[in-house]
Amino acid sequence: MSAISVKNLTYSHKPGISPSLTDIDLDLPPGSRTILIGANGAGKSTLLQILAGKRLVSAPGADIRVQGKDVFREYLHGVTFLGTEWAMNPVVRGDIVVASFLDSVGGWRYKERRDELLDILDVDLDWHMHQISDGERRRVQLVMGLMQPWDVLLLDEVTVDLDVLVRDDLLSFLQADSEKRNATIIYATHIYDGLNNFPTHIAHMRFGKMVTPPTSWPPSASDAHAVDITSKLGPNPLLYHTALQWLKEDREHRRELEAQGRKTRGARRNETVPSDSETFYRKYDYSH
Ligand SMILES: Nc1ncnc2c1ncn2[C@@H]1O[C@H](COP(=O)(O)OP(=O)(O)OP(=O)(O)O)[C@@H](O)[C@H]1O
Repeated sequence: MSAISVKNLTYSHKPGISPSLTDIDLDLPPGSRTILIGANGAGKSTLLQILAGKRLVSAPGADIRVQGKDVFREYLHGVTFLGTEWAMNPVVRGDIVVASFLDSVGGWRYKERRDELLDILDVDLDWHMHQISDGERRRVQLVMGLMQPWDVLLLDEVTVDLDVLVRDDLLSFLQADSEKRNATIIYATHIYDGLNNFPTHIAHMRFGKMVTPPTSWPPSASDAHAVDITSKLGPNPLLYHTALQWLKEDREHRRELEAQGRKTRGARRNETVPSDSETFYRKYDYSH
């Protein structure tokens, strides 16, 4: 059985707007660790939220299963989603001590993992949640979110405000945990440093499409998409260089679309600037 299986997924955040995900098909084996690579707005978070059952997909023909279960109709046991929105939640900014906070969310049930994570993430149990930095609050979130063993872990850019040492230790923990328990991870990130040995697969999203489906990492000669990577970057590419190559291809693709009439981004240097006194200041304001 696949750990994660997606068929025919097309999704719009609102009716009438263009889809954020189009024709996504995915099939990930248990124990795999996939890094999702894509520019801002490529659809990574939307996909992870759907896999976590946080967004309802109504498109006929779509079939989204995690651990064999339909994410919208069945209870997803053993699936953990950790995203960035948590840090905005007023509850985790209240005047509560970390030790009490972790107890209140059931930390005593998973003492061994909780204590291992407290060490790895270098968390002080006496911290007050309303008096700590964003990175410290993130570390508490990670202890809370990871202490219960998961079969599938969906991570949306949660290591962004960790210092590199803590991030490195955390990635080692996640990799060892996934290997030990044959647990599956999908991780969307823009930070590729230090990540080279982490994934078993990498995937590339562009404008809501999966342009390179999960592909073996390090690249394997038996995988056509991996061969495409090595033909461009040589036999042992770094993840960082692979991501850079894909993002450059994305930009080229976007420029081709813009040349064909797609709305452009960036500064509007070619616009006619009004020069009379009445409209002088408008040139500083793109909203006019
Ligand atoms: N709540 C929303 N309503 C309407 N459109 C949305 C909403 N959330 C995201 N989108 C659009 O969906 C597309 C995909 O967004 P998504 O957040 O999934 O991208 P992402 O790859 O995770 O980007 P990033 O790397 O910046 O986190 C974008 O075009 C975005 O503008």
